Parts: sequence; structure tokens; C-alpha cells
Amino acid sequence: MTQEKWGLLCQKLLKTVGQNNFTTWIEPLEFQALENGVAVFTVPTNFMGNYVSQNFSDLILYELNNAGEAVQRLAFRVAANSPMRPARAARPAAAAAAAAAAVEAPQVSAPRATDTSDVLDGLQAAPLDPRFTFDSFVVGKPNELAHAAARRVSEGGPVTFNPLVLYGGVGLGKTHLMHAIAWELKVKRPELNVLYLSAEQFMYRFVQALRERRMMDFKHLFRSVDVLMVDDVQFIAGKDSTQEEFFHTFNALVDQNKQIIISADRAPGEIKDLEDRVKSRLQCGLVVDLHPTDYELRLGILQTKVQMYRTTYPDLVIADGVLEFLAHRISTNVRVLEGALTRLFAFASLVGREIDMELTQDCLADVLRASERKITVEEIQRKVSDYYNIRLSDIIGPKRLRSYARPRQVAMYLCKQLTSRSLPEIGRRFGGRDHTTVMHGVKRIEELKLTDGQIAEDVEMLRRALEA
Ligand SMILES: Nc1ncnc2c1ncn2[C@@H]1O[C@H](COP(=O)(O)OP(=O)(O)OP(=O)(O)O)[C@@H](O)[C@H]1O
Repeated sequence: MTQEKWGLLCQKLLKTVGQNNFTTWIEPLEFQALENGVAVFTVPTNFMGNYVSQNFSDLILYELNNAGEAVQRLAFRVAANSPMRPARAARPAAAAAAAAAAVEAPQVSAPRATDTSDVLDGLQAAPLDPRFTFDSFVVGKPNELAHAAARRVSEGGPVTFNPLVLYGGVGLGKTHLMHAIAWELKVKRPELNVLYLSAEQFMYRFVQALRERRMMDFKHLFRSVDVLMVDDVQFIAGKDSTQEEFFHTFNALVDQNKQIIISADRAPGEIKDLEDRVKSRLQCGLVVDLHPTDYELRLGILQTKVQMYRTTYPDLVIADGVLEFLAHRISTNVRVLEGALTRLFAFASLVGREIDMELTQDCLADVLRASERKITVEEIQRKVSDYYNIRLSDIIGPKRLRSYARPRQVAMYLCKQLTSRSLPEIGRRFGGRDHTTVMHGVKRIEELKLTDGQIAEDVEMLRRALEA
């Protein structure tokens, strides 16, 4: 990090801590160097180093990381020429050594075998992946609404929908879109404090603050951001104190008209063990769904990735039909699709062969086998609820009315037939039901298929729709 960059960060710190605190504590800090993740500052006195590390280190770390510097901790050294530093010769050797040693921030001081503070301090703001930009995001029918909403938020204009909630199954691009928003805001509105972190990191930060009795710092930090992005919010479900703190943070930011962006693996109303008040707050803004990819989107993603790979492997040749084959066969999630392509390119470049169908099938045999059973429990639940025109929450929820119970049993049956999930796992996905309930449901549908033509037809139609 350069002195200029530190100067720019100081302007942000001034805004957050106020003129008095800034003049007394921040201005006297001199940035020295960034060494192996440690930002070293000189301070006029030991006392000042201790004070800053206890009261402002969270904030400084946050700003440094937010500015793209990978800093895990801060160290404060008393300046050798400080007028306030006692002459070296006048002090006993031990005291001199102690004074010369770095004053480390207490929560990140020497590694302690049983302490996770060091790890937790690295979680100020999760780093943004440089590959996850809007340019590299391929838009198709299943994600066009989510993309449009993300684009709008990334303009950093007046807050129109708060929060923006992006939800969808594994590997469908939620994190990619959140990072893309953050990158775009960095360019368009560099003065904004944008904090991206996972819900898990939010919890660790909260627990750390509680343990170190630094809740005021924590609250101050989270309430001073302009845009807060929390990824995978379902993680805090069932964690009561974290949910409560999240709720207060959320309200404080919304009151200040600060933008909040959340991602989750399902719609807020369907996240089990998420407090109702949190659910209802999340539902206040714009909730958009990233649907499972369709064939065209997968093909588009593959073509885009191939263009990118061409810069690394300019000589590789892909035979006609290979990308279409992959887009057709690997429909689990985009992460798997990308992984398959990476492996294929690496393999072909190692053996110096053209990528044709034979090489693809050899190299990706396991991936292709695994994705034969590609349908997820969530997709089945969604399709069944659409088919019977009932809400997804009624498929998962406790209601026993026949109009919900029968579709639920159909969904359980299809999960057993079309996924590799065990009965207890399926039960868990259906609102925490016991495996015997699933077993009963599956058996009931097997019987009905033989005696009830309508059920047999429903099951067949759904199976075909899911396998399409
Ligand atoms: N539409 C898309 N265009 C280009 N790449 C995509 C698209 N959707 C997903 N990806 C890629 O797929 C991978 C997984 O995406 P991402 O991590 O955003 O998924 P996610 O929805 O956050 O998943 P999880 O639920 O596991 O957190 C990333 O490498 C991402 O770049």
C-alpha cells in the first residue's frame, strides 16, 4: 500500500470517527509498510499504539480490506525519533526491548493455541473475486430478473428497493452477482463504504465482539457502511443472538436509507428457523429468484468460458458438438459445469489433443455419471407446488389437509426416485419430518399409481418435466 492510498483511507476514517478522534488518534499514525498481511504503523507513544489498537483497529482493518489490501492485523511501533520516547541508554535493557517491540492490537496479538481471534480478525470484509463481474455474467431467462435488479442496485443511485434479496439453488450465481455489484460500486461510487461478507462471517464478527466486550465497535462498524451485502443468510437461521443483532443492524441501516443486499439458498419465507421478524424484514424489499439454468443459458456460459480460456490455451481446438453435449448433460449447477470445462482444457493441453467427444467422455466420466442424477429436492418441491398450484411453503410445512398432503407425498416419491438423497435427508428437506413419514409417503404413491390413473399421470408428467 502506498502513502497516497493511506491518505485516501484517512479521509474515510475522518468521516467515520469524527474530527476530534481523528486529530487525536488517527492523524498521528504513520503508515510504514505492509508485510505479510501486517500493516505496520509508527506512533509517538506506546500508550497511543495501545489505545488505537483497542479502539480503532477494527475500523482501520475494515477500511484497509475494503480498499483491496489483504491485511490481517495491525502493528504499532514507537517511532525511533519520537520526542516522547525515552532515550534508549537511560532504560534498563528489558524495558528497552519491550518498548522497541511492536505494540500489536490486543485481539490479534501473539498466536494463542486455543484462541481463534487471529482468524476472526481476517474477516473484516471478505475479498471480492476479480472474476465475478457483470461482464463475465451470462444472462438468460432463468436469471434475467436477478441480473436486472443487481444492475440497478450497482448504479448506486437512490435506494428504491431495500433490501434486494437474491435467492436460488447452489451454484446459480448469487455470489457472482453480489461481487459484481460491489465491483461496479467501487468504480461508480468509490466514496461509498461497501461491505460484503458471508452470514457466517457476520456471526464470527459478532461472537468475537461479544467475547472481547467490543459490541460498541461492532455496532459502529456495521452501522457506518453505506452498502451492506450478506451472502448465504440462511446460515444464521436458528442462531438466536446473531439473528437479533442482524435484525438491529438491518433496521439501523434501512432507517438511514442505506442499501442492503442479501442472498439465500431459498426464499426468505421458506428458511426454517429464521425468526419471523427477520423473514418479514427480508420480504419488505425486492425478492428475486435465480431459477435453475436452462440449456441455452448453460451453453452461453460454456461459450463465454471458452473465450476466456482461449487466452490461456490459444491452440486448443474443440470439436463441434462438445459444448452442446456438456450443456445438455451437466445441468446440476454452474460450478460443476465450469469445473468440468477447466478439467477438460487442462487435460487436453497436457496430452496435446483436440477436445472431441471421445476425450470429453474419458476425461469427464465421473462428472457425467454424477450428473445423471441431477435433479435436486428443491427443484422437485418447486415443480410439484407449481403443478398442483399450491405454495412451496405448504409442501414443506406442517399442514395435513389432503390438498397439501397428497402433493407432498408425490414430491417425496419423486425425490426418492430421482435423487440420490436418503429418506432421512429427504425428511429433513420437508420441514424436518421423520424418515418413516417419507417412507409412508413413498409407499402410498406407489400403491396409488396402480389404482388411481390421475396420480399415475401426475407422477409421469412431473417426472418428464423434471428430466427435461
Ligand atoms: N450466469 C452466469 N454466468 C457466468 N458464470 C456464472 C453464472 N452463474 C454462475 N456462474 C459461475 O458459477 C460459479 C458458482 O456461482 P456462485 O458462487 O455465484 O453461486 P452461488 O449461487 O453463490 O452458490 P452457493 O449457493 O454455493 O453460494 C461461479 O464461478 C460463477 O462465476
